Amino acid sequence: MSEAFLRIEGLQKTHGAPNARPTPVLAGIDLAVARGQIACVLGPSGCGKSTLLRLVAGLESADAGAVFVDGREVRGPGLDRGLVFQDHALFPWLSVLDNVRFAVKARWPRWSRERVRAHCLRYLGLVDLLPVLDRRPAELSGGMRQRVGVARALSIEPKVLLLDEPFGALDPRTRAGLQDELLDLCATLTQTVLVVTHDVDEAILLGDMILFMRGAPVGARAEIIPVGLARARRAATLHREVGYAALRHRLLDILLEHPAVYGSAPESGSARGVAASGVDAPNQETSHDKIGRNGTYHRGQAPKGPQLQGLGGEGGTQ
Ligand SMILES: Nc1ncnc2c1ncn2[C@@H]1O[C@H](COP(=O)(O)OP(=O)(O)OP(=O)(O)O)[C@@H](O)[C@H]1O
Repeated sequence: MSEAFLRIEGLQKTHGAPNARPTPVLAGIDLAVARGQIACVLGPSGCGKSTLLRLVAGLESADAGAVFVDGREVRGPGLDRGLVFQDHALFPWLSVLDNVRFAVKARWPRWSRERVRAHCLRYLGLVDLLPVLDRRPAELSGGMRQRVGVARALSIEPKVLLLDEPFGALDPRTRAGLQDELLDLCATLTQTVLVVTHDVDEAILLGDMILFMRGAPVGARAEIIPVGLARARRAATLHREVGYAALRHRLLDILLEHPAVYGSAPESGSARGVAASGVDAPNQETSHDKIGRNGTYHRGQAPKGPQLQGLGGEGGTQ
């Protein structure tokens, strides 16, 4: 792999209010992502995926360890990282164009009106939103709102794009379309990306690598699993990729061994209490596949339905 563009070194974090018992969450996370690569963060509910993303975003500080973007240590929020979070952060009173314009003006305050507009149109065009420039978020479908969020995050030309369960609330067809669009955009822009997801298929589809966080026992190290499938994959044909089923089984097996950290343990032979793919499981074991433990195949519950959005704040890596 070429030199890491996003580097996470020994990241540790314990949550805790003054009068509450401390909650150790991250106990030494390491990750190296090259420029243009996509890393997905997967793991049972409560294992610390969003905490990791917030640390990379600079929205929280670590107890130990460090995050580097393009060689500079992250010390706070910055416009070198574009955020697309679960909850909507579009300004409801602004049009599609103005939501993106707001970000571009913050990023390049000296740009002329014309230059800002042209830049916004470029990114809104990349996500096919030119026909709805004047609409407000309430007048858009969920998928369109998420496209605005992606366009807004990308419009500031971040070094790293951070997505927290970006497509979880969408129907499978819209979700698949947006996943493919994201893959195309990242390839076009050589965009480095960190994606938190509950969805095994999404992790395999998008990721060059998967950071699997076990969550329990506390202090267990995260595992980095290379995806290793052909890069030009698409959501609709992922299940036909050689090696897909074996990797999916492996990930589901690990997930099923690691229940939600603060949820109930899974019952024997059941997927209850674990995060797993919300996409229908395929039934396509091939000669390449390894069947899961006991020869069984488990299907997880659909992930909770998040939404998306967000934009990096002021500041920067230092
Ligand atoms: N600000 C906070 N203060 C105290 N505890 C927190 C805080 N933020 C998160 N936690 C706890 O840290 C643990 C990890 O939370 P986090 O949201 O990072 O997990 P997650 O893997 O993203 O979960 P999910 O998949 O359910 O979204 C949880 O037990 C959570 O309750």
